[in-house]
Amino acid sequence: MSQALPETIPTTLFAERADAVAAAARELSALGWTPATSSNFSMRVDADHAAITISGRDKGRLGRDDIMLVDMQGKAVGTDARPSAETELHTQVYRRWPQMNAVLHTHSRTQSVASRLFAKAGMVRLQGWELQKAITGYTTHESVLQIPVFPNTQHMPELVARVDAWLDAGKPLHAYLIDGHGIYTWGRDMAETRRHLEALEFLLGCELDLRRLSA
Ligand SMILES: CSCCC(=O)C(=O)COP(=O)(O)O
Ligand SMILES: [Zn+2]
Repeated sequence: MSQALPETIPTTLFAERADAVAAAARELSALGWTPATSSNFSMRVDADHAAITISGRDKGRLGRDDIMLVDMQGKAVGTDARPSAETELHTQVYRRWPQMNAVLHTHSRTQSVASRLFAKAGMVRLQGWELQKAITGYTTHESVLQIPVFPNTQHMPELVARVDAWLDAGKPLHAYLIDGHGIYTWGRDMAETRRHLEALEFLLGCELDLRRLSA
């Protein structure tokens, strides 16, 4: 492994996080949610560092050596490898919420189509679905779960600013779509983050089906 670690991070800790990130990537890839090297995945390592996928790798074939360390500004630490092109979106989550420890970003067909369909409205409004309760803090199907759709850009600071603006307006945020691109979601651990991602994939699929059936 060409990853050098700061003295404060035990090798076993980084290896554990890297293995968890790589395993999640392989499993989500097996579902067909990471086509053509797309998607990126990370876990917090400590207050100042995260383990994230190296840019451009086939997410269905990741191992420990495909994961690298970054600081909370998204800069590589202890390696010449290039972190995900979207690293700033991950470190934003870790900076804003100290209790969040995993971030998943995928490009499933359902997520991609939904992002285009709802881009004009600027959000997907979910209500009436029992599976909303899979999102932490939601206890009834009657509540409204808003998933914003932000315009796509290759300039990450622009997306970071849109997320900040949404949060600074006091709106709850558990996930967001990027138009024509995919979804980001996060959680306190990998299991919670996986649950959020699976629930959102299911709910977006239901919304798309409803529109197809009522067309
Ligand atoms: C070929 S996918 C385009 C980039 C992208 O959206 C993505 O999720 C993967 O980028 P990364 O740099 O993390 O491999
Ligand atoms: Zn992406």
